[in-house]
Amino acid sequence: MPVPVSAFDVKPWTRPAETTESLDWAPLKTIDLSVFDQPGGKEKLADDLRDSAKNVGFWVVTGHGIPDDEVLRQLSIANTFFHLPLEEKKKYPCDFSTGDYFGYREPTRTIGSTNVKENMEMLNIPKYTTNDDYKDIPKHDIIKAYEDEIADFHRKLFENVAAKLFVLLALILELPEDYLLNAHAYDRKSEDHLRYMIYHPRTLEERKAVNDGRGGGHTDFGSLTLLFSQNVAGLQIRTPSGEWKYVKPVPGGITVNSADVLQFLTKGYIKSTIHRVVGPPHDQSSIERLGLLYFVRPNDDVPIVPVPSPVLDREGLLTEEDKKAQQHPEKAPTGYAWTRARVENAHNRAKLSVSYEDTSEKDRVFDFKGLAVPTRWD
Ligand SMILES: O=C(O)CCC(=O)C(=O)O
Ligand SMILES: [Fe+2]
Repeated sequence: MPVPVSAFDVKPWTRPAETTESLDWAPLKTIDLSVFDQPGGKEKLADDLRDSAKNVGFWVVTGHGIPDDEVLRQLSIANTFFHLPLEEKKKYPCDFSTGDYFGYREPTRTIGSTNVKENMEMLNIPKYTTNDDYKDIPKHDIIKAYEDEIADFHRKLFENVAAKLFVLLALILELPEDYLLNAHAYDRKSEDHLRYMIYHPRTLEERKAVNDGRGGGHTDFGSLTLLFSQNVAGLQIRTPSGEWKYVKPVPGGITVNSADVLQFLTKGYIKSTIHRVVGPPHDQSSIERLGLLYFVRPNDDVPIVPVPSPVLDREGLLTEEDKKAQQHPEKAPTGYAWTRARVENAHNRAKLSVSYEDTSEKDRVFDFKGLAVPTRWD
């Protein structure tokens, strides 16, 4: 039975002001997707994107055609959700024992040897495919109440942004244009999700005790992460020289990063860059940091083997073993197996580390059947 919308009063949420502090911002390239369909547009954009995908792992997308009022509407629903009673939010938790990331993640874990807990909550919403593959995943009443607009936004975000980026990345790799898109098709099953996220302010003492989030450096698990610009500073990326730089919000922009699976598929040609979220600057230290993201994962049945790209060949990135693996994709871990294992490894634990030193040797790298990523940085 549809849940009446009137049961939830979604008040319009507006963005807080940007910080006035001058932070060390990362110089990220902007990819204006509005020229994608013009003659020569894709080729130009692929040229624009090449260096960022290869050497930075982060860039900003504009011209995506998603009106800001739709973005603010999603953020308003998210904000309403996070301010519901905990009992309501806890009805459908993520099941980390099986690496299942769909549902609500409650901030229950402590950081290092402190008794300070995580300060972030999230809700991960699966795809609305034409086959309704995720219809049996239980959803909170507020999500059911606004399901039509959430579903429209979910698909639109994938089609307007992720799908086009997969075409550009395929062009960069000199693969057929639809090669990567086919491995991430919206209407096939995958662990993709739209994420509502909120970080709660911490006291200065708490910030000190947990190293202000500096131990939370990580790479993302899937293929691409789309992050709507939000004004509370805190997201930092680690540059190749090991410096941390802040990601600056771009009005109307979406910050995108490439993640582990694209790094595996391209033998490191596309980078999965380390990033973290630290405490906000002084003038934003008492405001909540609300976020809206989309995590693109490979389709469940996609074998994680290097793509047959002439670029990888020319760059000497493909070993004899890789070429053998390409001949026997049935032996490789699937997108589903990798994603579930990575989420289980990262989250099925009672404590989060506060720093690299605080992390045991075996926890510094996650290796799933030869797919290996470092897991901790600061
Ligand atoms: O909140 C952000 O700015 C980024 C969060 C993030 O890195 C993640 O959820 O993987
Ligand atoms: Fe991340």
